[in-house]
Amino acid sequence: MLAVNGLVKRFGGFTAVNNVSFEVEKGEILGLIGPNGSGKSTIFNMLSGTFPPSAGSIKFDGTEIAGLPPHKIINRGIGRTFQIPRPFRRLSIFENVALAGFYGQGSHSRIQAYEAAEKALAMVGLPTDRDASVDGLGAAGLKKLELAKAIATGPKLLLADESLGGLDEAEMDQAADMLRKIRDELGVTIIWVEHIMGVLMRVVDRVMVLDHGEKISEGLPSVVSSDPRVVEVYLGTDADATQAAAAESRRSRDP
Ligand SMILES: Nc1ncnc2c1ncn2[C@@H]1O[C@H](COP(=O)(O)OP(=O)(O)OP(=O)(O)O)[C@@H](O)[C@H]1O
Repeated sequence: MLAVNGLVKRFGGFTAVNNVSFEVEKGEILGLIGPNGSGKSTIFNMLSGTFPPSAGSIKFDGTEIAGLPPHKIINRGIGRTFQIPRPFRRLSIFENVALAGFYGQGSHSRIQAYEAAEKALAMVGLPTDRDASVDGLGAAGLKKLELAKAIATGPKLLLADESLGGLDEAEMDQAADMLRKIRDELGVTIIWVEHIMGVLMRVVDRVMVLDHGEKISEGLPSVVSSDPRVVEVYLGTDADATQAAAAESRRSRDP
């Protein structure tokens, strides 16, 4: 579904992403991890058209999309969530999601946007009435709103950027299960950038690890979490917890 080849992003003389290649299969959840500043968001920004790559190719369903503006990329079926939710506070929850649907589906049909909003809100478990206010939403609610907005754009591929920051443990598990539900019930392929690795390792099919803008490891969670390069640069003291989560993921897959 997605084939990324030799992706590079330079900011002046600094190379934030250096020759990264990877593929994502339809229906897969790929986890993208790496220390702060390793280039994860920069990759998302290039995939979603926020800025063009300095070099490299991004093929989505066989068509080159590198350098297209965000609205064209959304209309082709790549949706994203942002690390920091910034809803329109003067609009209701429903209106925020309908607006995303109106923009993302590219059809400019109010009816279609409303239908997309209703479906997306029901999916994430937020109220579907027209007037519910954004103001009452806590961290978990705002993350759900962010997801609903992305779903309402009708994505084939969802780029989920650090959806768990600010959540407690139960909320994190719920949010991770929700991503799996979005994949299972809507057939949406997902790339998930996340810092909280135990939860990520439980849900993803495959993991890719970045360090200093370069891909240093890729594969099944169980294999990647015991890759010495990964343990050295990233997991550190978190390694035991991550390996335990990967083992649990293995058990739940092969009972
Ligand atoms: N617009 C920009 N201009 C200059 N440098 C940038 C810009 N965006 C990102 N960078 C730099 O590129 C590097 C990669 O940043 P990026 O945000 O992609 O990392 P990340 O892995 O997403 O980090 P985090 O986990 O902290 O979100 C960092 O050193 C960052 O300072």
